Amino acid sequence: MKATPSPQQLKHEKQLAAEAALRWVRSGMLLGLGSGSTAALFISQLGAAVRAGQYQIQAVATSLASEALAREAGIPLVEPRRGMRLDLTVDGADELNTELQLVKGGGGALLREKVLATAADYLLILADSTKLVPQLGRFPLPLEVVPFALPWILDAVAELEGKPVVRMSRQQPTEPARTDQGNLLVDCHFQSIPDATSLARHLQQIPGLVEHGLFLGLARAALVAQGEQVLVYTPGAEPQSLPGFSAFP
Ligand SMILES: O=C[C@H](O)[C@H](O)[C@H](O)COP(=O)(O)O
Repeated sequence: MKATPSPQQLKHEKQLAAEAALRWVRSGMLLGLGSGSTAALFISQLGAAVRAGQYQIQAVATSLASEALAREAGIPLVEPRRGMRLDLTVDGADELNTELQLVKGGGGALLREKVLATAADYLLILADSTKLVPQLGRFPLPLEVVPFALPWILDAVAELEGKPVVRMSRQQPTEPARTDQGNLLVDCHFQSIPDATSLARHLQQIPGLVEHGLFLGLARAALVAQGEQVLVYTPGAEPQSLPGFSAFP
């Protein structure tokens, strides 16, 4: 059995993936900035490169937390506007498979993440070696839900056989967690998701469910760090080592 990487090894892998992602960035790009610990490492490296004059870029962030990090890192931010297309969105994931189907939202930012993944011409995912799984579902699938609809959503998810758990706030454990939009989060324990497309279709039909954390057909590439190596996964293809990869945006 493969040994579980230590927290230091995981941080190192995230750092390697974040560093590698800079190869996708070009001056003049409008970028989407993801959320979570891996995306945060990318934001800080991108900020350093921007401050060093390496790139002139603008960005939109997928969460208030990432917006604050980007501002601190010196990355110029713009507001969403009509007709806006992003050249590249760089984000993390809670789970991914080799088809580049993703589970996202462990940090609660899935709604804005999906907006910026969809508004981007190229979604690049950064992951440490623990995120790549043969089948999605080990990580509970997050949902963002309108508070009024919560009881019915819990019933509907239970019918789909995904044990629903309302996420609680880390700061105030007796209160439910709130998203940047003021909505609630429900984590659905499916154990395994053999057909993500069908599950997504069912979830989309539940009223009051604002967004689910399945990201299907959105990622163009994923950088998965394993030890000292970074592999580039593209949907349905064999992984390539980074030095040989040439299909940048
Ligand atoms: O809502 C959070 C996002 O989907 C993150 O991208 C995801 O949880 C991965 O986060 P991390 O890089 O901290 O593992």
